[in-house]
Amino acid sequence: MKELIVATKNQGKVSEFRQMFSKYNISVKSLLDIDRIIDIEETGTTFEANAIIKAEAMVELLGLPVVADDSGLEVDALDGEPGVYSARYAGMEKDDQKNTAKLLRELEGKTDKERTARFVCAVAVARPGVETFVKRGTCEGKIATEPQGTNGFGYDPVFIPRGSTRTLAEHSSDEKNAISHRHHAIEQIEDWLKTLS
Ligand SMILES: O=c1[nH]c(=O)c2ncn([C@@H]3O[C@H](COP(=O)(O)OP(=O)(O)OP(=O)(O)O)[C@@H](O)[C@H]3O)c2[nH]1
Ligand SMILES: [Mg+2]
Repeated sequence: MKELIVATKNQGKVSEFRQMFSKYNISVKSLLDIDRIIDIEETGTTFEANAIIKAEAMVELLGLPVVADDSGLEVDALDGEPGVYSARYAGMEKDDQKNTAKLLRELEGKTDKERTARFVCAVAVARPGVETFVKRGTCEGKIATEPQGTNGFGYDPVFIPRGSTRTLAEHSSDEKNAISHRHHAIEQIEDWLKTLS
């Protein structure tokens, strides 16, 4: 089994990467397992830019190949917000419940048709001395009127993927990992993942 570093401190992302990389025979080490933890400032204005910043910062520190994920929710009625600020939507403490509550408040009174949204995930692959590449995956859906379900993380309890009547938090992890923005991004780095195992 080959080990790969995923530059994230988000336990929800770590679990999903673990599950999705296992089919390539790759085990995941995250920033939660590394002592030399640094705070990487996400100064980019796009998911791609932030994914590259996180991946390259860790390559610099460790001298090993690194994958990073920058993701978030784009809500059409809010002109694409919270977007790259999804984790910090209700404040710097990055509180999933507060973020979700703020989102529902902002959409109060909006009809079903006005609640369309998508999850976006940019996955960057960075290596010492080689040019970084980045791929994007999306998952279309709409925002529910109240939170439902306990699986997943972040905005999952209020996101209903297109074609479903349940929120992502009411999907099993296998179901989510078959349709998610993260799955669609990882799918696009599959050729590179296969070269590792
Ligand atoms: O319901 C959700 N299901 C998902 O599948 C998902 N993916 C991302 N998100 C939200 O978008 C922020 C990303 O921000 P983000 O990419 O900066 O990550 P983060 O700050 O949590 O960790 P790190 O990877 O930067 O260490 C996260 O905090 C979440 O609020 C999701 N919400
Ligand atoms: Mg972050």
